[in-house]
Amino acid sequence: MEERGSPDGDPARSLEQGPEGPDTPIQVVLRVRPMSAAELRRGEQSVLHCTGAKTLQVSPPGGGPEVAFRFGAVLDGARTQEDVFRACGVRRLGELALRGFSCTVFTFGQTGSGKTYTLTGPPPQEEGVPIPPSLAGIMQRTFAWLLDHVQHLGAPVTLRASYLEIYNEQVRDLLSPGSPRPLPVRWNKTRGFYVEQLRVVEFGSLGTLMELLQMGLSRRRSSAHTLNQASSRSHALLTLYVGRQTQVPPVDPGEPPTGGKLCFVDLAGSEKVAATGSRGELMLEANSINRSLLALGHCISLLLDPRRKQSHIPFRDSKLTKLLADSLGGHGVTLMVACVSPSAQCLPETLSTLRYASRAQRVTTQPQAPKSPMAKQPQRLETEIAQLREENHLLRSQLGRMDPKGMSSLGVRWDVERACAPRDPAVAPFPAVSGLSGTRVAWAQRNLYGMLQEFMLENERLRKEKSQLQSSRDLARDEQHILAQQVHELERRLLSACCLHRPGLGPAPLCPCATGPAPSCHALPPLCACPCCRLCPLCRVPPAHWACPRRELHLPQVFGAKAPDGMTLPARPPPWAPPCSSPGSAKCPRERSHSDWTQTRVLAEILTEEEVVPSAPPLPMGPPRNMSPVLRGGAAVPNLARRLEALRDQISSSLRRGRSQPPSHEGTRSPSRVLPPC
Ligand SMILES: Nc1ncnc2c1ncn2[C@@H]1O[C@H](COP(=O)(O)OP(=O)(O)OP(=O)(O)O)[C@@H](O)[C@H]1O
Repeated sequence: MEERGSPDGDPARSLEQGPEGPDTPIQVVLRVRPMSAAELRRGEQSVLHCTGAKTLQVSPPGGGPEVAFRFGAVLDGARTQEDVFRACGVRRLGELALRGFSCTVFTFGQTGSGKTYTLTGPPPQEEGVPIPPSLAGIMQRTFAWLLDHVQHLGAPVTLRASYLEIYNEQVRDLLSPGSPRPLPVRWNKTRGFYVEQLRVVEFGSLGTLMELLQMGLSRRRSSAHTLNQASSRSHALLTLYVGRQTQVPPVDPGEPPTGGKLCFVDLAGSEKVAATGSRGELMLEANSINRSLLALGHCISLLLDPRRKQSHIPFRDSKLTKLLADSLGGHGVTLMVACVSPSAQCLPETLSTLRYASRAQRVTTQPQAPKSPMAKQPQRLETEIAQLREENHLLRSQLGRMDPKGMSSLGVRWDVERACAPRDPAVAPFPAVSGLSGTRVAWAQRNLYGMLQEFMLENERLRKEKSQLQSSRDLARDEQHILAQQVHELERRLLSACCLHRPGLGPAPLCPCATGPAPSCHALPPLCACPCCRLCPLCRVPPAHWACPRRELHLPQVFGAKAPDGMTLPARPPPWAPPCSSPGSAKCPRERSHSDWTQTRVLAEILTEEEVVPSAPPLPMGPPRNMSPVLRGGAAVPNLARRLEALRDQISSSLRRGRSQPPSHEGTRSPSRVLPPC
């Protein structure tokens, strides 16, 4: 007799010992259901014989070769629900979940083989009528045990539950109100595969949990076919999340809830469409079920091949394999209950289930409890302390360079004393990391985090202010530019008017328009179409450029060798000189500066013998620190506007004076003829 074997050992006992090695095989329990009334009516023969606590013998009808299978436990049709619960060692799984392990119990087998019965008992006879306690399945029994156990633990435990089904390759929440809608399955490094937006309900009593179970069972898709009057058409996963509360706050708000979980998976049964007589929707459902079970079988086959274990396992092939990935090939502890029918009619599917289960029990996982926040704390604190120490060092060196008055004027309100306080060895926050006491760690966290938060807020505020200042500055620059152009024009006219009518300056040279055409190299824009206006307003000759080699001669032509009041006039282009086409070249007039504007003012005052309202200088490079952006931007513009107004007044008065004075020389044109009409 051929025997397909399993690793020796009672599943209950091996689970009692706990997952201790790096590789823990999936535990498999085989349950053979009794012959159903219909099978007995049809006179079908039983082909399965339990020959021991762990062995099953298959005797094909017609005298074919017998095959024996060995599993962690083999339970015949006479075993009660309580027997099955005990043999499966599910209590041990509950304890492991409380220790932080991720545990899974899943039932597997042909349609009508008793999977749902094993997990949740028979379907209720009537709506709202509970099943007798003796028929309660593994799930109800585990719930009762867990809630009782938790009460006696003496430490607070948070219990939550979710319940979903995979129907036609769509994940649907069985606990969310309203009609079920498909939910996405996502993956991330910390959580692995998970269902997004799945409702997780906290519960505190067995009654509430039972209600959740009933709610899910009633919403789960089921239909009748030839082999089962209440056949589940979806895979259902009920997960209990068991969290032990600790005093340590969560490390990261985005982190998944710590603690263990216990997941019950009731797989839909594989079925031969010809045998079940499924048509239409039933057939579509059957195809989807078979496809996902095939993907599961494929993953199991790959997982138990030692050469391929490290290679790619196609868990992504179906929603079912995604959600069982951790239970099959990850860090979970897994129990599989394979269910079979003893009938000879079901033998091909039974053999298929037995082979499947036989393979599954050779798959190993590497159970690992997630590190509790308590366990993570020392390592996390050490890293944080090292970072804080570095930051503190940096902050201290910055503090040393900073002027406290300057800091307070900037609105930085953090406490320098507090920052420096740790220098006191009694409360030194940064001794050797390993020697940190809880108080010191708390001090470091409270103070340095507070300071850093203040810095971040301050930075944010300064960033905003900077952006306001920049836009305000740009606005002011634009307005200043426009006004400055107007001011330049008026200044030019003012100077022209004044130099032509200032007594004692000698005769202005004859306008070249009387002698010949003005050279085209004159730098100033014409005031009007008259060629006279293309002349330099100071020297009345057509200079090529304010940067031309003859420019030194221009002012002496007006003022003599020295300017009035002994003022030396530098030979540099005036503020209105046109920009150079090649900046940086030797001939290029430098950028207009504040002193240029002052010079203009002095020049105008010399010429007009009146006080000239200062022209708006260029904005200083660094804005005054204590001035708000609005004020700063607004101050330059009214200044220029005032300046413009003053120049207009001066020009008018100058013109009036010019008209009232007789020309000092014959041949000099009257100003009214020289100056363009404004
Ligand atoms: N051990 C058992 N003792 C008595 N009746 C059982 C047992 N196992 C199953 N049954 C009965 O067999 C029928 C089919 O069982 P069940 O619905 O659990 O099968 P299933 O494997 O879940 O089927 P499907 O995959 O189609 O959902 C039910 O009427 C159930 O009550």
